[in-house]
Amino acid sequence: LLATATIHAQEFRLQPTPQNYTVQQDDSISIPRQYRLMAGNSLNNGTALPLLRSLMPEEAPDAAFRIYIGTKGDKVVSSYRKRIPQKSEGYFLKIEKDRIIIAGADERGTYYGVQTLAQLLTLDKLPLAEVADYPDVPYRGVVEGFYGTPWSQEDRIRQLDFYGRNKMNVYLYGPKDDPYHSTPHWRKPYPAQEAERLKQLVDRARDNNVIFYWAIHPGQDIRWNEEDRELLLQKFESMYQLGVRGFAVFFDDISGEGTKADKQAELLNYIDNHFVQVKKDVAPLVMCPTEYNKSWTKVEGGYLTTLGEKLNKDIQIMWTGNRVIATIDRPTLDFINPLIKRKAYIWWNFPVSDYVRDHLLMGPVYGNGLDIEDGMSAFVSNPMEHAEASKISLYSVADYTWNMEKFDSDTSWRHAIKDLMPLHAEYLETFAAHNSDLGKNGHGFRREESIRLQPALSALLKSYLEKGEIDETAYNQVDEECRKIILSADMLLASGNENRPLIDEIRPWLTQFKLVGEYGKTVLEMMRLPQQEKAFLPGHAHAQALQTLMTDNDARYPQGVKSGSGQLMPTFDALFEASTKQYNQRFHTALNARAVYSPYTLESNVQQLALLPTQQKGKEGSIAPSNEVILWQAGGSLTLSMDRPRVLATLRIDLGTKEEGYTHFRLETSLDGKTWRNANLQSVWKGYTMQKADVEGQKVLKIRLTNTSGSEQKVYFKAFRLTEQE
Ligand SMILES: CCCCCN1[C@H](CO)[C@@H](O)[C@@H](O)[C@@H]1CC(=O)NC
Repeated sequence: LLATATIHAQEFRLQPTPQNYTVQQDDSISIPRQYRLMAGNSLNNGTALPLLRSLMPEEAPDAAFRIYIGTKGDKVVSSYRKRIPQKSEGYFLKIEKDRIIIAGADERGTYYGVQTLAQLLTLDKLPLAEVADYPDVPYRGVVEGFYGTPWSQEDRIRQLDFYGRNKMNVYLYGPKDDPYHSTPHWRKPYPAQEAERLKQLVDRARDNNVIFYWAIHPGQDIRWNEEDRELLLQKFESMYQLGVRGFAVFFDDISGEGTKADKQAELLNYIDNHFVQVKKDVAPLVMCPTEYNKSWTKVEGGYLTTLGEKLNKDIQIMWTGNRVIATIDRPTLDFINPLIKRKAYIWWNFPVSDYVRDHLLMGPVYGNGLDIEDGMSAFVSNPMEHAEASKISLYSVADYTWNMEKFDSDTSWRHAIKDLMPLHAEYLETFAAHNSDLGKNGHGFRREESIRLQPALSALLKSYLEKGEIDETAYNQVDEECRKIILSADMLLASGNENRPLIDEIRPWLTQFKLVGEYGKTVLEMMRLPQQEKAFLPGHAHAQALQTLMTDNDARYPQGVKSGSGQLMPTFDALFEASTKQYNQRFHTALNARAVYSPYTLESNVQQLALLPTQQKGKEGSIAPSNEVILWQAGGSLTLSMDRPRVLATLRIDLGTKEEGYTHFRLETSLDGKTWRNANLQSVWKGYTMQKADVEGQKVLKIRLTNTSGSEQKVYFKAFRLTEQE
């Protein structure tokens, strides 16, 4: 334990990085066992004092050591008034030989001063430190806004404690798949049990000085009338009764009537004037526009300018950047802020992975501008459905938004990992380094992966492919990393209670990660043996067995489980194929030389569909769904091609539209890619949007879906699934 404490002291950093932090290097004090508390009255119903008491339990009126804690204006800290930063949520913290002073610009600032003290108390001696600190971005935190399994109650409790420790002050509750947040039950109050759980969360948020925003997502079926307006306000009132003091209205990912800017503005101003302003203790209203990113905006259409002109000035408008998934820079803000006539409330779609659910996004937070803190009113992250795993990114988002200039992506990432699993940090770092890229996806958003190993991987592959030689240095580096991968996977799987919730979330990916390490080792051995007629075979067979194990994913993860997909797997697959081809040429054999095999390829001139990956599992084939509204241009088509003619059993398509929507499309099949025949669609269930095609028993080489309506169609791409006959 002493060793760990020493390492901790050496690598210690305050999180998030303070604006000003000085330490008297040559001096420190032992942590006082008792102290006399001098507290300002302003803190009585706040959460700074309870936190302080939880950290330093021994209050004694006659103790020599004193703690002065208060907010600007409190007498107990009046002599430090000038030291308090004149910034919202700012604080001054000073540790002297016989006292500690914590003076906040406001209650939350004082609370943050105590959070900083909490971190200093993890050292075995208290440094004589002075901190004058405040946040760059006013609102910092998380929007639980993803598709998929909403976080559990325990997930959220742990998240809120994490936000308190990391000085995040916003949590927006908006899980797309909560039926009481969105269609169909947004008009109804929560059932008693759910209401009670939400109340618990609101209370926990308060303990952590986090503003709990409850968001409503009414746009898919809202009617612009008095009845729905009143129902919405009643729902907000019921949430207010639960203790909610922050409200949001999301109009994202909808189509139809609900997308009208002037109607949205009218409703939001009404809510602002008749609810938010009336209540007086409610945070400024937040709204998410339908056009929430530049690629979906038609400026001349006037949607954003209408909101900018009509919305009350204190209503915040969210923005995801130049695309749905994008990093935020100065040009991004220079585009949006003038249009909406206020600073954008950034909704950052990272590390959300609901469109690449087979991947974990464990890499560093990078790519956002470091000079843009004055251009945004907020920066909130939309995370993964894996709450604990998202904390690597969220730790860095907290760091980035608190002190933007001093943000260092890699340092923050390494400390985020240490914060999550201090005793297994090196293993978690190995895992995280190789599980950061998203793979091909509809948004074209990618991340770096296996950064440190990339030179060795490409050197090894290049020399082998071009000269059939082995670059020994690179070989040894890759071999050593495979050993670390296998070790890390086992150490994390066996890490017991250090962070069980995290391991429970990522277990399928850890198992997959170990297979990737073993596959790498096996392929490296194969590289040495393509001239050995006998010795090559067991390795080749083992590699194929590992390939099978890596694709036969856990049934609970129908979307699959990918690990090391950015750099490791493409390299290992290429080395597998090259060594097997070498062997086949040498011994005139026909060993299988294809590592990853998919019989289906997708082509499309509909930009948002072109990049969607295809999947095959046994007799099932599919095109990955997309969460977004697809702008399907007139005449645009999508073609799924087989590697050879195959006999179909079923084909199901779901464009998120009812029957009449499908009349705009034509579905055809072809056996030669030249002559096509129509396949008509019919509803699978009355009133639902899933359709089935009558292709039973048809032998096809290609399937094509075309927008024949003569005009652009807005649809969802929710399913495109086929099964082949046995
Ligand atoms: C891709 C378009 C629809 C979804 C876009 N993003 C996320 C990424 O998938 C998803 O979590 C969804 O909630 C969110 C919508 C959004 O970005 N609103 C501002």
